[in-house]
Amino acid sequence: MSSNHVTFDDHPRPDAQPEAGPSTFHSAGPSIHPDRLALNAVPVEVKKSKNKSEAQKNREKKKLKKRRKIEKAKKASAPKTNKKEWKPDPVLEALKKSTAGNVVTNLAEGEEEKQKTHKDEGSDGEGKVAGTVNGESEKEKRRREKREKREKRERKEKRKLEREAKLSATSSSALPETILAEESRDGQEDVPMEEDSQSAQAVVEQNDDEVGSDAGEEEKEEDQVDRQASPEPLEAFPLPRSAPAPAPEILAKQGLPSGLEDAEFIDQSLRIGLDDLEAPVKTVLGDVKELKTISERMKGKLRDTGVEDLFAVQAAILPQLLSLRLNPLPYDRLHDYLISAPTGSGKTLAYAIPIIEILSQRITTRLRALIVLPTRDLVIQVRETLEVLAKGTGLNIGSVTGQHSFTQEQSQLVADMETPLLGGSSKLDILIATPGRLIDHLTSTPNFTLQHLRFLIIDEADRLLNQSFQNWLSQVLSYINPPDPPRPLPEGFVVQPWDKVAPSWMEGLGLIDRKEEWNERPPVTCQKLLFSATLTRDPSKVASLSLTSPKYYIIQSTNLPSIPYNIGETFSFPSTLSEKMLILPSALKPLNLIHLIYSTEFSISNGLIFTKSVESSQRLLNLLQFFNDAFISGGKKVVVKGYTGELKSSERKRILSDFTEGKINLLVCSDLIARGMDLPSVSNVISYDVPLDMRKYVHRVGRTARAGREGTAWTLVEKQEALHFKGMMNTAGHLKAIRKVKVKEDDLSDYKESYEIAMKRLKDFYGRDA
Ligand SMILES: Nc1ncnc2c1ncn2[C@@H]1O[C@H](COP(=O)(O)OP(=O)(O)OP(=O)(O)O)[C@@H](O)[C@H]1O
Repeated sequence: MSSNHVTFDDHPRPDAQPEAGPSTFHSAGPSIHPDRLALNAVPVEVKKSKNKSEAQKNREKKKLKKRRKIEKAKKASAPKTNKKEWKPDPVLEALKKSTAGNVVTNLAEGEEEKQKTHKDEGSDGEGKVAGTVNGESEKEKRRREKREKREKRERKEKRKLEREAKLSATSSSALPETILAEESRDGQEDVPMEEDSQSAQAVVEQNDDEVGSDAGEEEKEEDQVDRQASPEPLEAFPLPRSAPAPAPEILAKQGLPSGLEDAEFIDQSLRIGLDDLEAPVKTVLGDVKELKTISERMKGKLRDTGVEDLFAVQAAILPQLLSLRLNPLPYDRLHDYLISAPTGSGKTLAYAIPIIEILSQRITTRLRALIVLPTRDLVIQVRETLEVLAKGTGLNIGSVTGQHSFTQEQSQLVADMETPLLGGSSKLDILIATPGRLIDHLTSTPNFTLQHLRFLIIDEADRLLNQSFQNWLSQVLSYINPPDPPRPLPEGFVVQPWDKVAPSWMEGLGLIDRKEEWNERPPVTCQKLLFSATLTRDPSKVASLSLTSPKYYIIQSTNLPSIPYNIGETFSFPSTLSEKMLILPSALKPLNLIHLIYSTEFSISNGLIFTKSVESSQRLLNLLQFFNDAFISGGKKVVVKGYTGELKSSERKRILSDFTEGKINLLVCSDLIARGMDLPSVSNVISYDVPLDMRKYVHRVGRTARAGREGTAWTLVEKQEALHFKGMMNTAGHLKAIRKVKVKEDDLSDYKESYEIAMKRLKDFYGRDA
């Protein structure tokens, strides 16, 4: 800033001796940078002149005190404005004088500048200068100047007070502008209130000549007092920023169970024939007692649905799960499992097959398996799969999602809601639920209990763990394994409905009397299975699951450049997926999409088009439909429909079935169906709006290339988004997998006329805001 700069003589004295000592302030000469000089000068500020007499100092102090008193009284009576008054920097002022006149300056007393010219006119040793100018002694001259400056300042103060008195009578809203107007009339520049200190400094510089340097010290002190009294300016409102992610290594190590650090990697291309799978059942000593296989009944069901071989995720997990007992023995080592496998790799069957195989041995119906999924559509989809596989086993499968009334769901869940039953009353063996509705039933449906749960499956686990859903996970865990009740029970202790039926509470409540030592509370035998294509290993989230000896399996392609052993999150992609991106100007995005759909080169069909929101989906759908109507010359008609959460579930069902049958070519959708939805006919996925994070990308592109089929994912990246998108892909080690596609502007010319018609219709449709 220029206020830190010092004007030096153009022609420095040849005999000037530069002194770079940090605490001295003699004429430094031009060889030292002025900024540096100013810095060096600062400590000198507090130094007193050795040459000054005590009496003189006292006199000056008294004067100073008196003047401050007057100033303070004025200030106290005057309302404050936001305008900052200029305060000269005494150091720099002194520096200017010092270098210009080549004098030694004492800064401690601004008004007591001592000048010592190189002619050396002499000093009386008490700060009196012997030389005279035009018959007026130097001292008299300084006094006169001082007086004039003081009078000038006082006049200015008076004017200011008058102005402010005038202003206080006007409305408060007009205050700042009026002050600024007045002050600019006064020879100062306007300083908008929101402007930062740099603008204020600019004003300071402009007024450099107005106030003499002799007043600098005292004004500086007053300014400091003023600044202390006035409130601190408010900080700017912070913009939202995501917290910096911890280093993957730290993330992976922080309290992560060792089983999760040493994940087992399974090659995505692994296949095992249905007849070849053997699950070893071990004795307490670890010897293999027997080899379990998939039952003939199950094999038949699987073959009926087109399953001949088991996919990698199934081949990895089934030997672990099939060997489990319905009622584990005390020495059975029960593990929890975390499975990260690509989209469409068959995770549903990886848990559906063993659950049905194990639970079909049960005699009485009790709720033994709970599957939690994030959306209603996924619950329906998984229920359909389970029902097909469980046919003929007598297992009862139900779901709660809020699609039906609460009482309807209650009657499906429990047989008896009237009698308080210690063991609860379940009509179901397997329940599939969304977390919110599940918690509703746990808290409000009598005799609905999780105490017999053998398997808790959390599908799309990262999504469910990321969203608290009324803190659903800790609630569910507490219902599986309620804490011991306080003993003895305090008076007036309220027993919750679930307390009445949970075995761990029975003793505390005096409902059972444990006389024998061996008659221990039955151990909780619920095993947790977590599945996702983007599974988190964030220690804090993993900790919330209270996992028991967890095992971690990652199913991925061995062709990947590097296997991310230690990253907090793994992203797996189907090996049959090819990925492409178009980097384009925003204005050409719709035309490029149209080109992808209508050109003979690409001719994209059987596709899902993802946008960033429901509104964007609707807008794009309208545009495509208007374009389709206008584009007659091509003769190609494309059936495009919308598929968003706004639609009724019956309507969504109808649209999906039309899409599967090929009656609809393209679905424009929000991210609602990006997760988990299994539509075998999807061969293209277009991200019209770039996904904001890697997870969204993985789940979007994962709607194609499922179950070993080929599929292509297209991402339209606006030029200004390219850096972010590529960075995101690069961080995930996935950028190289995406091929860049270029569309020449000439190729778009065929569509321009129809596009303009469509845009006009769109504008008419939305009004002028379109
Ligand atoms: N072994 C198999 N052989 C043939 N098809 C299979 C096999 N396993 C699963 N599938 C089929 O693969 C498709 C995808 O399976 P699924 O929905 O379980 O995938 P997913 O891994 O859960 O995917 P997402 O992560 O997207 O939810 C389904 O249509 C399913 O029927």
